[in-house]
Amino acid sequence: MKVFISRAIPEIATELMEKAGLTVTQFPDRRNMSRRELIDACLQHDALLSVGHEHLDKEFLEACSHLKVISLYSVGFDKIDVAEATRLGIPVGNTPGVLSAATADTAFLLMLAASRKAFYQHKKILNGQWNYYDPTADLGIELYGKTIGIFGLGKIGFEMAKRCKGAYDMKVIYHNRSANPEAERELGATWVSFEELLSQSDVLSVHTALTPETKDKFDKTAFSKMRSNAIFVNTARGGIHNEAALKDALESGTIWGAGLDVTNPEPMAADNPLLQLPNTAILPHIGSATVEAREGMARRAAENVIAGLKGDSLPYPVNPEVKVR
Ligand SMILES: NC(=O)C1=CN([C@@H]2O[C@H](COP(=O)(O)OP(=O)(O)OC[C@H]3O[C@@H](n4cnc5c(N)ncnc54)[C@H](O)[C@@H]3O)[C@@H](O)[C@H]2O)C=CC1
Ligand SMILES: O=C(O)C(=O)CO
Repeated sequence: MKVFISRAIPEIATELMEKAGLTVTQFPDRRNMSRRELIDACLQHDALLSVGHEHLDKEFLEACSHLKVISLYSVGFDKIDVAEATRLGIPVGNTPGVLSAATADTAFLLMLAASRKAFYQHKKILNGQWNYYDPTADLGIELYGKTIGIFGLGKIGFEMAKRCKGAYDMKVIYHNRSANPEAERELGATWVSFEELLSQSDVLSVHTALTPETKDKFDKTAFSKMRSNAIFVNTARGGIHNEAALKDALESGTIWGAGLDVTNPEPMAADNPLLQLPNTAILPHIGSATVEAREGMARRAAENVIAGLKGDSLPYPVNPEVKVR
């Protein structure tokens, strides 16, 4: 059986799949494949291990409905039309858990960087504007003992809350579709309504999936209900906040700062005005970019392919209701 990997990932994935008797082809370039290139490659393979930002939409899935498994090299599955894959009987897998710590570290880093205007200060050094002692210039704010609000307390949200509680003794509140007893027990976290999350958080960190329900959830109205000292952090997906509304909220002082690992669109244009604001810290979607996380993801993605092509249930399924063919 033949597997196609759409961009280079850690070697361990190929090693595991070849050990399982599969023939593996990897797209040699680092660029995203075009739609045509991807379909043509998939038509010659039994499984796709999808790495780039290709949109696996209805048109793609119908053209490649022969695939026995689609294994995503990510936790997020917003780039694939899961309902359509399910309708066509294609099992889809993802890579949960192994990147939770790395992504939470990124959220924590962005929170701190925004609180101290760190990226802005760094830019000033590069521009020859070293800040000689001025007791009132570009002050940051402190976070110890403040309130962290988590929107979407799943695996990554839990890790972020754990860091905030452990390092800064922050009070943890969260809004989720259902209560998280483990976080309540271990972190003293309290479930609050979305409105309460907005009005009570000193730092509000987003960790839900991007879905029709969460798209543009942080819009002008939401930002207007947040505290003027609040820092907004998003390491989940750029589509969950409305960029124009965020820019207005930062420029008008409606909120204090923002840390983003994700933007909409990606890549963010180099001349995007958000990059110039003193109170933003922006990274190019590096949440899971550690040696450890990327290797764990490669293993999980390979395990999904191997199971699917053997006719077993995927160990990390996105649509477990689909019977493996
Ligand atoms: N920046 C990066 O590199 C990375 C970003 N991500 C993003 O982080 C997201 C979360 O990942 P995990 O924590 O592993 O997922 P998870 O499934 O463990 O947690 C998501 C949580 O959000 C909750 N949720 C979903 N919809 C909601 C809604 N409408 N309102 C309130 N809560 C809602 C779920 O109940 C769940 O508890 C992924 O979907 C992905 O988009 C994931 C990994 C790396
Ligand atoms: O896993 C994901 O969803 C990412 O965004 C990158 O690892």
